Amino acid sequence: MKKVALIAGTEHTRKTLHGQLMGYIGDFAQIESYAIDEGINKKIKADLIVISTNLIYEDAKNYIDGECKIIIAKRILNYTVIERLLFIPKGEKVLLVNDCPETTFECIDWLKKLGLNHVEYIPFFPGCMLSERVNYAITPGEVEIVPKEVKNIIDIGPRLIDIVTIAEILKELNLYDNKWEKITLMYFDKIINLAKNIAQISMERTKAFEHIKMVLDGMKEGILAFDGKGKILFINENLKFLLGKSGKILGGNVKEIFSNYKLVDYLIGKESDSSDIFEIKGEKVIVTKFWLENENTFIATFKSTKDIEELEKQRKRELYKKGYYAKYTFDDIIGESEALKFTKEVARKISKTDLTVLIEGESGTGKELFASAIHNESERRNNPFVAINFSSLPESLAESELFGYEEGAFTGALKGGKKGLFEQANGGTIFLDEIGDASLKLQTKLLRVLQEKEIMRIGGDKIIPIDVRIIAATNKNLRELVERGEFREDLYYRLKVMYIKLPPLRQRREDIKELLNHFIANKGLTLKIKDDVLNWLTSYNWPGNVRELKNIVEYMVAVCDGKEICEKDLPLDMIFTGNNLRKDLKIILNIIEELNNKGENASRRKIKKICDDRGINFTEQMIRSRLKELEEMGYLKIRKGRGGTLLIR
Ligand SMILES: Nc1ncnc2c1ncn2[C@@H]1O[C@H](COP(=O)(O)OP(=O)(O)OP(=O)(O)O)[C@@H](O)[C@H]1O
Repeated sequence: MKKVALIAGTEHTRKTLHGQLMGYIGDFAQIESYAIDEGINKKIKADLIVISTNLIYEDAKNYIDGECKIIIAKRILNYTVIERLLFIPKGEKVLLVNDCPETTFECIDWLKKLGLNHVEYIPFFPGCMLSERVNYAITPGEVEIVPKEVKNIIDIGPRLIDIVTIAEILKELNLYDNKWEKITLMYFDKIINLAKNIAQISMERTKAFEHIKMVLDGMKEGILAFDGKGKILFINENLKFLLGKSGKILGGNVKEIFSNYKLVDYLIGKESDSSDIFEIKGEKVIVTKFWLENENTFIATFKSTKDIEELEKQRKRELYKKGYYAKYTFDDIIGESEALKFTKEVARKISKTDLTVLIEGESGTGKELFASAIHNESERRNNPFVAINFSSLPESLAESELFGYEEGAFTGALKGGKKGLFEQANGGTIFLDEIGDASLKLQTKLLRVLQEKEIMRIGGDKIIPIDVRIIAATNKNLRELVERGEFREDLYYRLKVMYIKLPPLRQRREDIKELLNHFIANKGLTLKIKDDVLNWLTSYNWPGNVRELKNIVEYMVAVCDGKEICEKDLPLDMIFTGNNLRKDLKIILNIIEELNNKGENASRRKIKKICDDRGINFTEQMIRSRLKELEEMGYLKIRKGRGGTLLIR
């Protein structure tokens, strides 16, 4: 038996090629093999020496004894692994990892020569740095060098000795005539199997393509794909219908199917990722175009504006159902005072930006009204407006409300998890009302959202990017809260990018009359307000601002039984706290109320005693004259005898 010695560079290659040679000539020749990187400590003598690659030829010569016949093997990629490479998505960036630059570039060359150029190869060898995210790596056995971040590693193993070298070996061993046929059959059998598999894949792809075509044909939009020269590669049924075209369109040019030359210019123009409106057969259509660089293809979608309006309406209906809409616009903000007009003007300007806003103002001054108007005037108006009030929400709930949770995040968590308000508000505005009441823990989380523009659900590990404008409001002095360490300073400045301070009603008394008439008219009534009542209401301090005014209108309208609101229609508690009643009269009224509430008569004597007890210096005469005054004003009724005084409202 003739002796064949194989010399390979690495142990890995030695083992693979040894196995391959055994398969072909193991029955007719004695095969021994050596790997240089394992060390060779003897002179090799054989009838034939096969060296695995010319890269190690010089090295290998040192171990060869005398004048042996040497063949330097030509090697080829193992065909059986090609199949796996075909499954890498088209255009994907792929690391080609090998032990040195030469072998790496050589390997890329073979793969390209084999027609595997549907991916973009990035050479990688020891000393290289990975500077971008890559999902696939191909390596001929150098798995340890592949960077850890790469998820899919395809080890194509060492290249095998190609059929031409096998023929040379057979000739050297005088086995060619007998064995060649059998060996080529073995070799081609593998290739035929590969071809079969590729045919199978391509059949599946055709099926998948037909399926996708059915989906695209069923879509409401028109879809067109064409190359840089305008040659049509795909058109769906809907677009054919819109154009009134049938028959063969594929392979034609966009110029032939559209009569609107502006549209043709737009389609074949270089601009990508853009939208415009064109008229097709009398119908307004929004055309959106984008460029698929790797495919050298433009995709254009055609959507009728009627469909878009319908879609918008449907979207709005859904937002209304969920309550995620803004009720007010700037027209709903009543008042012509300079202070309010100025604030409205600033707010209008702010609504044209997409910046975070902080609205400060006492309770009832219209903070939610302004937030709502800003949203409705902004670019986000057709998207959700979601409000959350921190004063009425326990901390534990606030977090899950805002960020949502994954299934099983805590006991009681809903199956399938739940979207939080930030996710619900995506594309729109979130209104964080009474932000001063948010806990420090929540403040930290909100700060992260403002900084990173992303959230993570409770119990989740996925980062969800969000596109939400934030409007925060407070009736507290946030600056003071910051100084007391109750509010994060960094969050304060992140929120106060834009700032609106709403003036309290007492600082814009000019608005009171208009507001009163507005709220009365809103009830569908035409009641007048008596001058003295209007004076009284105008001089009142309005601690509850417009909300209080609105409530008082409700009250007055309900109790008024004439055509005019008069003093008796004012709520009593308001009069007590009102500032138009003289202080001495207020004291007397308060005492009468206390006595009446206890079921006691409010006689002058009793009133005098209480005054004395409280160190109020009223004589009986003084009390009598004030009671008379109050009776004339309609506050009370003085009864004769022991009946005492009774409050009548
Ligand atoms: N300028 C205004 N014109 C018309 N209505 C107003 C005006 N200001 C406030 N309102 C009405 O007053 C009520 C209270 O307003 P809103 O809820 O916006 O106040 P707020 O400042 O957010 O109050 P809070 O701090 O208590 O939450 C609402 O019914 C609102 O419609």
